[in-house]
Amino acid sequence: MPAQQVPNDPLENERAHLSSSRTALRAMRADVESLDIKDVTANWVNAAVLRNQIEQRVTALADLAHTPLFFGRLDYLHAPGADRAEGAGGERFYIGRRHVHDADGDPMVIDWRAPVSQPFYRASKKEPMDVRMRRRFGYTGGELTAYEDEDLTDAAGDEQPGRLLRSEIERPRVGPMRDIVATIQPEQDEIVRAGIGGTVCVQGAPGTGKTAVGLHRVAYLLYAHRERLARTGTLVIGPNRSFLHYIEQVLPALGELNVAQATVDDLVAHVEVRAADTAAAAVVKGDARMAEVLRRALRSGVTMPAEPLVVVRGSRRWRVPAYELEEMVRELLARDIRYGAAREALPQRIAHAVLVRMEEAGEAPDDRVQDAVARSAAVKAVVKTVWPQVDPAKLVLRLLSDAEFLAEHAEGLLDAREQAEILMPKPARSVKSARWTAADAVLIDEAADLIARTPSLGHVVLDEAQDLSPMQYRAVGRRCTTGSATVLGDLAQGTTPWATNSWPEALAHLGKAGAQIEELTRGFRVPREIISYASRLLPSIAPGLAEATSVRDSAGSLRVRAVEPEALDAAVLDACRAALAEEGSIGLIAAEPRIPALAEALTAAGLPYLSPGEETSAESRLTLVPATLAKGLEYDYVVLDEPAAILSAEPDERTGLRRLYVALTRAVSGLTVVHAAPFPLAR
Ligand SMILES: Nc1ncnc2c1ncn2[C@@H]1O[C@H](COP(=O)(O)OP(=O)(O)OP(=O)(O)O)[C@@H](O)[C@H]1O
Repeated sequence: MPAQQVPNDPLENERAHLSSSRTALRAMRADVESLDIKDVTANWVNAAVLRNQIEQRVTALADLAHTPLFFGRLDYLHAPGADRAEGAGGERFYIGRRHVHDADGDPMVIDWRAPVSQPFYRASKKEPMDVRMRRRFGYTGGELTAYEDEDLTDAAGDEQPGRLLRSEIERPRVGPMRDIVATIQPEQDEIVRAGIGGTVCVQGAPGTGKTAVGLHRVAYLLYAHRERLARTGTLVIGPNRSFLHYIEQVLPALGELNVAQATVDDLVAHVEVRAADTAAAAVVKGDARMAEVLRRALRSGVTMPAEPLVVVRGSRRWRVPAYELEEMVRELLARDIRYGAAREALPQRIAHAVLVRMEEAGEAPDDRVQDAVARSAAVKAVVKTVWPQVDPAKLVLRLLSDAEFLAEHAEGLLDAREQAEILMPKPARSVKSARWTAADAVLIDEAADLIARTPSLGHVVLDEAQDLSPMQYRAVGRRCTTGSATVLGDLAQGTTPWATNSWPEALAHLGKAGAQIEELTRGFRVPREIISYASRLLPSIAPGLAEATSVRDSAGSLRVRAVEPEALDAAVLDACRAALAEEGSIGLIAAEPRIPALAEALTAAGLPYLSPGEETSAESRLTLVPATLAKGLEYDYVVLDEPAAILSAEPDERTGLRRLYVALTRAVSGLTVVHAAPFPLAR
């Protein structure tokens, strides 16, 4: 609907449209709130479900004070075809986070995910997509204060991003991650709107928007395939709690409240993890060969029947010879079905054999007789010995604590050194008392899936995917066997001993070998000077990867200060104070072993600080971040403490340099490196 006309003042027109859109949104919300469900619900369960849906709809229709109702406008040359137009009939569309319509049902704001909104992200002067003009709006504290137009019909004009777009991208950050819906770039939009059927893998340098793209893709898929995904579910997997906390506001801000978030450890939490593996042990446990070891070990519990089965019914005895039982067992073993499913099928097979005999003897047994035979004590006893029930944790415990059992099933797969590596130092007596590690839990998950199929979700987003072991990829993969995935990562940021060196390999472990691989190289976080400084590490940590470019060229963003060892802490505090004088969030990143000393120094200096995952606010803007938790996070200003200590806290040089690369690429506006030991890059 066109804005109310106020001649010659376009900004006033736009404000008028904003205010009437707000009124319309309020009316939509009031409509939902006033729904009377008494007459339409037959029972209390339906009523509860419906009430819950209504509550969610009301929440989704909230007019959030700090998120403008629309951020852009498209003026089409022609009315888009009725088939793709959410708002057919008009040729001007306001693009926002959610759909708003007036009392007649005419659209006032179009959801950014609707097909008609797509040119807002993709149209260019070269390919205007029938758009005459794209307008972006600028807001100050919820007030519409500016706009900026691009005339897409002028093919000769220059394509530089405008001032509003630049300032939106470069806005300082405080608090958790925010959505980028107003400024998604064309190369990002292609990934966001990729079809639900295929898995997409994104390799991207630090700050190229991988996480942002993954989250917006979830929101897009939920819009385009709402019913399907409501049934099957969606899940975002991140590296740790503080990361999940950092991103958890993005989807709700986009109106999506039903997306689960978890770490890989959460997914496989079958046992309590109370110990840590050595790197060498974890590498072996995370290797895909372990899947075959587990499969063999599980199936080794199946034994061939030595005795015939005798079932007594009334006055008659029915006998199935051992060789016939063995045939059934072999046939089930040869079939590609889960251990548990085969175990359930076996009694019915045996009962069927008994029934055949009854029929041959002239009886006319029906299905109920077959069921009764299948449940008879004699058949149960055969199944119990031949195809025993297996507890996945007990199976893994036995493999890891019984050298002979392991050797038998790892034969030809793991060599003697590898077997010795994964055996528990002190064999545990029970699943409860075992000192399980994170990698053990993944093995248990694999075993559990060999026994009973893990339910699959509709779509899984896997962030920081480079750090997963092959066995972890398998654990994630089985949660999207019938769905698709978005895999996000950066090979240069792999800091686990098992980090992947190749996406095709990782995708094969995930069970999505055919996935499309995209690369993002335009950086939105790290200023040019800092990213090129950090990129000097690339040849050592990930040869072959392209250096990222940057949309930010804030000069003076990098400072490197060399100090005497005794002056290190004081210099770090100085750098923190200087950063606190600026606007935005501050991350003091340091090697794990340096954290206690720095915590003490900050407290003594009267500088309050937060832990990663705690929300920054205007009053509390400094976070003390162990380098091991910095991945995926960002701060306006970063103070990096003693890089050499970050290196020496890691088991090997490559991991150390990669950890340093991660730490160097967290800053949005400025980075100060303070070092007493020689700086690793200088060598
Ligand atoms: N199109 C965009 N417009 C505005 N900001 C953007 C855009 N794309 C990314 N950003 C911002 O850039 C920053 C980095 O994005 P993000 O964290 O998604 O990058 P990443 O590739 O996942 O980085 P890392 O490899 O460090 O995890 C975020 O603040 C994000 O909001």
